[in-house]
Amino acid sequence: MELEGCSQTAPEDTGLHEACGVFGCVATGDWPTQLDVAHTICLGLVSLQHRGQESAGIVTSMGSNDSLHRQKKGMGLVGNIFTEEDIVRLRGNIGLGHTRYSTHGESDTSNVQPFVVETLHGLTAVAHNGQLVNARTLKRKLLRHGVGLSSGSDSELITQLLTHMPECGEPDGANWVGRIKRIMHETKASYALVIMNKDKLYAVRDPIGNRPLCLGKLLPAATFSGKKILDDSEVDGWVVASESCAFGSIGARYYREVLPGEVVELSKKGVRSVYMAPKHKQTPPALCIFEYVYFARSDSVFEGQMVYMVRQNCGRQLAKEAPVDVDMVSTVPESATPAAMAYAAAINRPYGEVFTKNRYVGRSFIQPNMRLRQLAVAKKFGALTQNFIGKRIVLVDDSIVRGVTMIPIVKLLKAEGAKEVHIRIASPPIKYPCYMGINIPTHQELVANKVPIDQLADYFGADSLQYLSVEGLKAAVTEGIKTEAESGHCVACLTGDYPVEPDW
Ligand SMILES: O=P(O)(O)OC[C@H]1O[C@H](OP(=O)(O)OP(=O)(O)O)[C@H](O)[C@@H]1O
Ligand SMILES: NC(=O)CC[C@H](N)C(=O)O
Repeated sequence: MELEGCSQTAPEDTGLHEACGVFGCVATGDWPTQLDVAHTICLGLVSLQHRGQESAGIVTSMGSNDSLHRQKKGMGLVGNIFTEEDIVRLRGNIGLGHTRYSTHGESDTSNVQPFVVETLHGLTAVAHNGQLVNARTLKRKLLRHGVGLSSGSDSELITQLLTHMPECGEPDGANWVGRIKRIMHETKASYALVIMNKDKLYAVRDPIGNRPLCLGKLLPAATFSGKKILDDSEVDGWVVASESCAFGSIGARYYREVLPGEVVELSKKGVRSVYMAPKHKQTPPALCIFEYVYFARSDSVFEGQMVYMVRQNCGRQLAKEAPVDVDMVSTVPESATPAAMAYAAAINRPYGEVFTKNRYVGRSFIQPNMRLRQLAVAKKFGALTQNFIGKRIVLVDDSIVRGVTMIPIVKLLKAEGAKEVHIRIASPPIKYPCYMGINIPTHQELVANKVPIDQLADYFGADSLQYLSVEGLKAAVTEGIKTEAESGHCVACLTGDYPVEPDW
């Protein structure tokens, strides 16, 4: 029996999908806390909605030894799943949440996270962003050990691994660091995890740091009216999130990133690093470069730099590599907008909008099949005809995957009177599938493999088309890095050079 979604051939309808969002919160000070932990998690998940719009869940606990976990999970958007009554019922001192886009296992209720499982040391809940490169092997191993699985999700495999005692045993009681080390030993990528047991959360990033994860501190309400906090003992709580964009809406301040291979413990006493996996030359850090290009929200910070600034760098670099003489520069909203604006400034041409975007249509690729994705593109954009009629336009997008978006929008612009439409892409051609948490489809479905690059402009009905180079993208991403930790990026979807080989 194979793990669902584990086959080498991606299902017909997969596309470029968001990665999941994970979030955790622990209150400091006396428990029961006055802090509304469930509400904080819910707001955090709303800010991570762009990472997954399929299902979501929240699990909370009072954090005592025998405490029951309260949970609510459901299909759909965060705002539709959790009612005010749910939030009241989910009252707790500690908790975690997840918003999912499936990469492994069907999009159904059995795979909704967080997963909760009984262990020797009490109930344990797990939220996972990523995709295990060796899920198939791990699944066989667990089944051979008599572990029953109840879902098709690779995240359940991680949860079940946590129920195993570490090799060194547990003579002094629970050894969660030992249990997490065992996960790191069994699987190298890709996972950013939030794990809850009793009164503690563990934030874990895989040894190559493929998916992002960061820590924030919840500021006391008094700081909103100007009070300065003197030290960490004054914070209301600690939070962990896939992206720092989750912090603004909950009154939290960015603290730091969880480093590749690091395990951080969050408790009412604060945060402390409890383990750092030894570095291996063969597997240097490999943060997914597409987090910068497309997935992450522009106001998030990775490696000490804001995603928005990197997207601007991409636009500037693209202007150096592929300038064009036009009347105006525009964007395919919205991940591409910072790149388009920077491109315009660099070629010294006006930036203007050619589309208005329907704010109630989500990201196109979240749609479950090709027909709906095509309709999503049609629903998403309306032409601002009077802004571009008779003009030569260069349209900047962040990426082209299947080319679903580009064909109808070039057609629309031309039909509405654009004189010329040139395409510039602020990342290189995507030619290789991703096995680490992003549903980038098979080789054959990627338009850069279907049509020779020099014929793509014709294919889209455009006047010219050029991509950013791999070296250009790397330069744009590394230019503003401000971290003392070693950094590195996974560019496997662009070069086929995978940091960790999948086992199928
Ligand atoms: O070549 P394709 O297969 O069409 O995929 C690429 C397109 O998909 C994304 O848009 P999306 O609507 O998902 O997100 P955005 O609004 O954040 O740009 C991306 O920004 C490209 O426009
Ligand atoms: N996008 C993700 O990170 C998904 C997590 C996990 N692989 C799942 O499919 O549920």
